Amino acid sequence: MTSKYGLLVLNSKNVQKLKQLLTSAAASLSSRLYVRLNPDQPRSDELVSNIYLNSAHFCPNVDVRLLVKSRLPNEEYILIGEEAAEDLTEPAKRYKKVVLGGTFDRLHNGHKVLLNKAVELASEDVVVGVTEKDMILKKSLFEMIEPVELRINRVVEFVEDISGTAKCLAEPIIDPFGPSTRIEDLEAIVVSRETVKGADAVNKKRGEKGMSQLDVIIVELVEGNDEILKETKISSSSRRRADLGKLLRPVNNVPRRPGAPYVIGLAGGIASGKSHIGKYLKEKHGFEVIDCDKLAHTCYEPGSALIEKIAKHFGEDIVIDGLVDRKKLGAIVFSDKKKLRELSELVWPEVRERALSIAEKSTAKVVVIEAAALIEAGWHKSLAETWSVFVPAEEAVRRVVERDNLSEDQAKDRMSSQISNKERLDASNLTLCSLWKYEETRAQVDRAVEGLLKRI
Ligand SMILES: CC(C)(COP(=O)(O)OP(=O)(O)OC[C@H]1O[C@@H](n2cnc3c(N)ncnc32)[C@H](O)[C@@H]1O)[C@@H](O)C(=O)NCCC(=O)NCCS
Ligand SMILES: Nc1ncnc2c1ncn2[C@@H]1O[C@H](COP(=O)(O)OP(=O)(O)OP(=O)(O)O)[C@@H](O)[C@H]1O
Repeated sequence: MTSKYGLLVLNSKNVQKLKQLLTSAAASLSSRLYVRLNPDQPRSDELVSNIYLNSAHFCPNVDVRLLVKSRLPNEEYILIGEEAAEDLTEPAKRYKKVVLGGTFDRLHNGHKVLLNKAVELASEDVVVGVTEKDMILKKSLFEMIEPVELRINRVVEFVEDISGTAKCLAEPIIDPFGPSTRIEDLEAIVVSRETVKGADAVNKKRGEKGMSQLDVIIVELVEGNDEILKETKISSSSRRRADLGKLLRPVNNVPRRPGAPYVIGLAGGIASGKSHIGKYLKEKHGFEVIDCDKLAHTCYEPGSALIEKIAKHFGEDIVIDGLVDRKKLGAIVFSDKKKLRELSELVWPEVRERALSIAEKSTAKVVVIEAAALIEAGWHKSLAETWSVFVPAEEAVRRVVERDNLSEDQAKDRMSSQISNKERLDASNLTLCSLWKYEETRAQVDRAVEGLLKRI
């Protein structure tokens, strides 16, 4: 039987059995484990790191929180291990106000070590700057970073939950300084070994502004391992990567007649890997994949309703002997984004109708509608779910230059008529990234299919 919350009380004896206790927490808890140190077990930086590092290994799905306060958690909890909590006095704090900064995406155990340190030291305020906008654009898989409000709320909730008295004042930052060079009476800054230089920069700027110097408190990095991203510490990027191929937003509740296939969308910018993924879904998983790029060409057949609409909109001379003069039409739309949009608005409904009619007749269990502009066209709103594949813009440009023999500027121009990766991801239920080896792309797809087959 599992409970939501647990409490593990560590003393000088059972601390030796930490791994075993965390494994038992993983088996009996669905949400959160509070850890508290009894008076005979002194708190050291090494122990704090050890608790979080081992938590990442032995109970990775449990939100572990080392309490600094003397009070016990408010939630109803079960005891992990046999040790009961003894009375504690509130620990003495060295500073009133402590500052720290970070992105804090998918708050992980490395972040928690840092936040725990700040709470351990501050009696009044833990001031936190949380990066946004330009500050996050260079991070790997930045498009998947959670919204800043969510990251702020999570940090505040964590800090205030483990802290007895200190308040958490968190705000978005768009430079590496934020409140650290604005609030006069801060006393210390908490950083990790990798961000010490940032703390030095803060002190330099405070010095220039005539403000007091902050004590720099350094915590060691909590190790982790991600061979694909070549990370040797627990990191948010690695957590974002682990989210590829997982359902990140609930699916739409689209009515389906019994026996009808489950229809999903596959969107992605130019050279993002859609065709490769579509082919794999068809060959390995037996899904029916409708390539809307190809389908769009069939809409230009002589006598089709679309040709009439195009002639009406772009002029009768666009149609010669019942056929669209593609060269002429191309010259009009590729030099004018507004005209391209107008053409798309004529073509998309036709393609959609044909795609849905093919899907309706399919005997496959799952039908995939593969379309670059699926989200621009708004189809994702009426499909059960939409998957998006992306690569960073620089990689897409590199691929287009290589594959289509275009100049960099031409490649960028093609991309500019499409929405950004971020916009596409935000409108999708599941994300894939084809930046690494083909096996990695396929592993993400396999993960996505496994989840899909469980929910349909
Ligand atoms: C510019 C800053 C804020 C950007 O943060 P960053 O994008 O690196 O945030 P991220 O969420 O990745 O990490 C947040 C903090 O946790 C630390 N951290 C990350 N992973 C781990 C880990 N595995 N173990 C221990 N600490 C970790 C980081 O080193 C960083 O100090 C930061 O790097 C920095 O320079 N900090 C020092 C100056 C500062 O705090 N400025 C803002 C004050 S409001
Ligand atoms: N790991 C990978 N997974 C998928 N594609 C990759 C990978 N690495 C490189 N590529 C390359 O990316 C390019 C684009 O792939 P693909 O043709 O599947 O994209 P697409 O989204 O269908 O493109 P477009 O919409 O422009 O036709 C191909 O040249 C492919 O070989």
